[in-house]
Amino acid sequence: MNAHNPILPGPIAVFDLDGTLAETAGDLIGTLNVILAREGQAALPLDQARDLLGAGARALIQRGFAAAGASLTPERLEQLFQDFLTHYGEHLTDRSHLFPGVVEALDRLEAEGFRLAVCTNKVESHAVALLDALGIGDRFRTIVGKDTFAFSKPDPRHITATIERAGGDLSHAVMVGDSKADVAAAKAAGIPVVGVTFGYTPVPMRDLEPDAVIEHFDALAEAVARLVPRVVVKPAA
Ligand SMILES: O=C(O)COP(=O)(O)O
Ligand SMILES: [Mg+2]
Repeated sequence: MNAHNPILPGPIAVFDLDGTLAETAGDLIGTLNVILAREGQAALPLDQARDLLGAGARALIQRGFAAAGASLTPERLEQLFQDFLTHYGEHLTDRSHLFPGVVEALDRLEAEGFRLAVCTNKVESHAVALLDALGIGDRFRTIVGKDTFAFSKPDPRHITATIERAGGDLSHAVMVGDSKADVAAAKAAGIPVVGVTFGYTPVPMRDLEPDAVIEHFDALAEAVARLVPRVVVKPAA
């Protein structure tokens, strides 16, 4: 039963996607390597390249070319970005899967009255298609991508606009993410943030100083309960 005040919208949990809900590095870096190969560059090893993720596909291509020591004009970057989107859109779930415990953690939060939303730096259409293919797309009130608004993480408005679109309340919200962009955006939005340790970040998650750190989704509901204030319903006088 929902223990929250039915007059208020109830609490909301906003999730990052890549490296938080799903292990997607294999398909993202696989696509990057296809693009690099077309440009005559050697493939980047997955364990080295996964930390290039977090700021979206355009940034991934820029970072990938920099890591390969290759130059890239702004015009070429835009062409390769379109090529990336086409290829990646056809390989969303070749090697991608949900992290262990995601479905159970979403079940638990929903049972406690939480609305769920996604705020990702993937393009919106890919985020929706990926979450649908992974079987959890319909769990979210809204799925917001990098191209949904004119701003994106680490800009705090990406998170606040997601909460607004989901009909949530900023004072009863929590962000769950794996990267510096997630922690920075949540802090700037004034929302507590749970950092996961199994995603993509060149800096250890604990060093980014989120409000809580989890190593497995089993620990999410308790971390969230400590961070999001309960709405106390005063009995009628
Ligand atoms: O894939 C990326 O670079 C970013 O995606 P995320 O915001 O869901 O982590
Ligand atoms: Mg991420």
